[in-house]
Formats: sequence, structure tokens, C-alpha cells
Amino acid sequence: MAEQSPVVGVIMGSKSDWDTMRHAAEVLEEFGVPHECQIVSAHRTPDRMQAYAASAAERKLEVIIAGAGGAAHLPGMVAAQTTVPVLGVPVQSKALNGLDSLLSIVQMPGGIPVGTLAIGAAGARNAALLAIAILANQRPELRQRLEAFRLAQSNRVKEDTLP
Ligand SMILES: Nc1c(C(=O)O)ncn1[C@@H]1O[C@H](COP(=O)(O)O)[C@@H](O)[C@H]1O
Repeated sequence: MAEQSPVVGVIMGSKSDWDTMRHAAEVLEEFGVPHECQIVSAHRTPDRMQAYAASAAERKLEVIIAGAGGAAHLPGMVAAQTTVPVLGVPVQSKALNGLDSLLSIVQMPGGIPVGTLAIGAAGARNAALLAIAILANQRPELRQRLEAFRLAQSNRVKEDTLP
């Protein structure tokens, strides 16, 4: 991509979320999408969250991927403070296996959407692919890469054989 500065922000509530959220970062890396990764918590660092959300549009972020576990308020609270699209990744929690994270993120009040992905690493990967699909609307070279990715994936499945 032509841009050098981040166009996708990957944020997470805690360092402990990195093992899940790194999967989003890896996909963005694979597609050559400039991105940044930061720890931002609605609960523990509300000032940082407010500053992050408020500056996202002027910093030219085009998508924010926000991962959090348990009482996962981060994606919704960020979405409340910016019109940059927010994709939420429910991190698998120990106590409730991520169902708490999923419901905290998905059940937004009307007017403040968060695009909610699946629980865990698969959700993080898909969040990155969805971010790439959004960016691809204005970037033909990225669309080509996404189409090549889909074709390779499809071919792999067609070549699969059962034991
Ligand atoms: N859900 C949130 C928020 C938030 O929503 O702002 N901040 C931290 N957390 C979550 O707390 C879990 C446990 O965090 P620790 O492992 O640091 O105790 C993490 O999954 C994090 O996303």
C-alpha cells in the first residue's frame, strides 16, 4: 500500500489479549496494511481510550479493531466516541469462555454500531480480513490481493482429501 502511517488501529483491553489479537495483526502484516497495536482499556485507562477514539479520524485511521474479554466495553465505548468503523473481537474469557465478551460487544444500543466478530483467534483473523475488505473499496491493489487470498483458500479446500 502507498500509505506509511497506520490506517488500521488494533487495540485491546490488556496485554493478556495479545495472544488473540496478534492474529489480526498478522493478517494485516501479510496483506501489507499499515497498522498500529496498542493497549487501551475503557476501564483501566479511560483517558487513553477517550484520546484514542477522539483522535482516530484526524489521524486517518479508517478502521479500528478492538478486542476485549469479560465485561468487554472497549469496542462500544470507542465506537461511541468516533465515526471510524469499529470491529469488535470478543476475547475468550476464563470464567465464561468468551460468551460474556461476545454479548458485551454485540448487544449495542441502536445508533452506535460495532461490527462484532466471532470469539477468539478466528474472530481476530476475520476482523482483519473485514478491515481489508473495507479498505479495498478504495484500493484496487488490495482488492486484487484479497481476491488472490480467496482463490488460494478455495483451491486448498478443493484439494483436501478425506482419510
Ligand atoms: N474488557 C476489558 C477492558 C475494557 O473493556 O475496557 N479492559 C480490560 N478488559 C479485559 O479484561 C480481561 C482481563 O484482563 P487482565 O488479563 O489484564 O486481568 C482482558 O481480556 C481485557 O480485555
